[in-house]
Amino acid sequence: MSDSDQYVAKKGLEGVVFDKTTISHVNPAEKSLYYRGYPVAELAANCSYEEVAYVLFHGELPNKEQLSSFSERERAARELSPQLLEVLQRFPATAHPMDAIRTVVSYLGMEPDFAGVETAESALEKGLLLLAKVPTAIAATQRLRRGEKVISPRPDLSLADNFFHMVFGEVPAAETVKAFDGSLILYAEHSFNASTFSARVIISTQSDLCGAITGAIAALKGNLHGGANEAVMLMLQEIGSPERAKTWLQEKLAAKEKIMGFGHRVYRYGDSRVETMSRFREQVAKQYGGQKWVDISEILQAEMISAKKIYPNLDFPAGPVYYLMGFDIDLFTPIFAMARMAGWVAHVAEQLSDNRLVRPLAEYVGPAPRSVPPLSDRD
Ligand SMILES: CC(=O)SCCNC(=O)CCNC(=O)[C@H](O)C(C)(C)COP(=O)(O)OP(=O)(O)OC[C@H]1O[C@@H](n2cnc3c(N)ncnc32)[C@H](O)[C@@H]1OP(=O)(O)O
Ligand SMILES: O=C([O-])CC(=O)C(=O)O
Repeated sequence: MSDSDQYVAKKGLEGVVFDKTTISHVNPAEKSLYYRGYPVAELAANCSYEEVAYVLFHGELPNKEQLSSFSERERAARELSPQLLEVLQRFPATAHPMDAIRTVVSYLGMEPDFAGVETAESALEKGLLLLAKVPTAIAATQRLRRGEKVISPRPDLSLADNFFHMVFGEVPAAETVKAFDGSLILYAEHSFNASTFSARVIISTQSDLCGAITGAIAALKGNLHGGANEAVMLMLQEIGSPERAKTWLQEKLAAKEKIMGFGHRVYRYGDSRVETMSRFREQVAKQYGGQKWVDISEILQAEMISAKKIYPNLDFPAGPVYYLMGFDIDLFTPIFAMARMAGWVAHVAEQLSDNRLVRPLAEYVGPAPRSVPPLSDRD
């Protein structure tokens, strides 16, 4: 028996422990999630996204001075270079914003601020620049596609306030911004999910931060991962009314279709973040008159659990939250990406701090060895 006969494939790497991490702990049995030991619901209730990005980057929550220096650096880096702004304006009008920001991050990798060999330290330095610049690029894509002028960032505003300012030209009520900021915290990190794993694989070859994040954005885009928050809203719109929800779902399940925003590779009995995000959904539904979306969502959720024992994931309540706040549907996954930037950067730095090339094996199931026939002998 040869070595390779012992290789048995684990489809989707299900159940495979790829490495150690100190960044976050997903505990499906307890239905809990901790960033650096802190329960995520507590972070969402008590901290700003900037504080959470800091703890993900550095391992400890910042004190006042540390937070103000971190925020100052983030606020000072929000502007895009005139060259990048020009490139962004030339993207096809039909481009999906996820493709646009994937290209923006790839472009940033060629700018002087991102040059040089990557180390854990340089990844955190440059990661702060990405945290600052990517929201600016996302906001610009919505405005350009709406035929509006791009709005420059304001350094006197928090990251969440400034995002609303850049997308809409105004900052909404404090409770709306708090819900948005909380949603960014819930989205900020989730262990070795597909996009984070992609970033770690890329950086493990001694590539660079922007390359790793470009790959992560590409992985996040798919409907089985981050793309689901957009798919959820399109599904709710297709259903249209609470009266149709149950029949719609039964038909889809009978046709063996996947229902977007439900199921999870790790959480089998519910996603730890859904309760907090559902509270944001109820809050913004009251503020903006969107009770219909809550009603449809609740019917789908109850039916999915009773018919299939499959629970909603974070993308399920997130879709209507962003919709009610006024964001275009194709901005939802880019918002997930700007939030996840903190986690991705922390993972790139962690991988670099104790790197080993990621290179799994394959179970070969192709033809047995054979000789190459001359072209004239082939059918
Ligand atoms: C923030 C995030 O990225 S969370 C994930 C967001 N993605 C989605 O919401 C997309 C919809 N969900 C899914 O496609 C899946 O649940 C995944 C990809 C997230 C996880 O999938 P896996 O761990 O591979 O589970 P798998 O696809 O094997 O499903 C197991 C069973 O549950 C069923 N199932 C899982 N999710 C769903 C769903 N959303 N709708 C209907 N059935 C489902 C499968 O059909 C399968 O049934 P079967 O055993 O009868 O064939
Ligand atoms: O962990 C996963 O597989 C997907 C997920 O919920 C996330 O990335 O937030």
